[in-house]
Amino acid sequence: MTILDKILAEKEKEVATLKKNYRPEIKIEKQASGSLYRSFMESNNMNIIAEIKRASPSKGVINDQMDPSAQGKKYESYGAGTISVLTDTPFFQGTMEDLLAVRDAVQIPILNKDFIIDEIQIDRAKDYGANVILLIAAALPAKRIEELFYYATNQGLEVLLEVHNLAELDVANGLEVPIIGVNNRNLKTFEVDLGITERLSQHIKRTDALLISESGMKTKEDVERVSRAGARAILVGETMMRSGDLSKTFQELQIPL
Ligand SMILES: O=P(O)(O)OC[C@@H](O)[C@@H](O)c1c[nH]c2ccccc12
Repeated sequence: MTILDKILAEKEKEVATLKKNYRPEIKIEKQASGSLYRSFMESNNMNIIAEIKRASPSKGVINDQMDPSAQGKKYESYGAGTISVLTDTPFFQGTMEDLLAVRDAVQIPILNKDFIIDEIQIDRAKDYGANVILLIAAALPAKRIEELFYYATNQGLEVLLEVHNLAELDVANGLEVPIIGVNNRNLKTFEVDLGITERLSQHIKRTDALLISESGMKTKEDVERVSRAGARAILVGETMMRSGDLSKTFQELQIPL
């Protein structure tokens, strides 16, 4: 059983409970407006999605002292285009309350980072004020990805479809999704390789797709490398969460495009 299988098995249970108990008591008026796709396509600098990530199955605890609201405010003020909030609890120690705290603290779009397998998680993401959701091609059959993609889009949410290999990219190509995230980390082995962005970027069919390179970004050289492969955005978790000087980290990673 891979780690992804384990996460998905837990997620099934969580969703079963959610389906019984979820009442949309919280409904946030969306503070962020405008499209992530459009603003990232128009920007002249590398767009940064900075992540709130307390822990991960591959790294254990990364930073459990951080206050999501303060961290979110820093990300926004140093130039993040979007904030990703991990809300999976068993494996990443995140919560929907983290998302709510960040929503309250910032104006920019928020990506609800979780393992979405059911429409109810999309409803909840929207109720809590997320603007973008993640769908992971490795987690579901193509048909389910398609259904969830249209469900979210119809709710006015943008979708980041994450892929890691050619077969998964085929799903993205087939649906002609506008926002494609290439995860440099293999969710089954945790191996990180920026070459994944380089290799897959050549097979993206839609010429106006927004390519986001995810995971393993530490230095300016890393960003230059994925930029050369066509990425207009990077998703950065650990480097942000461990940074002692976020202003400097942003300056280094936000290279001109
Ligand atoms: O901490 P990193 O190496 O900068 O990675 C961030 C992000 O890409 C990673 O958290 C991630 C990418 N895809 C995911 C899917 C689920 C959970 C987490 C992820």
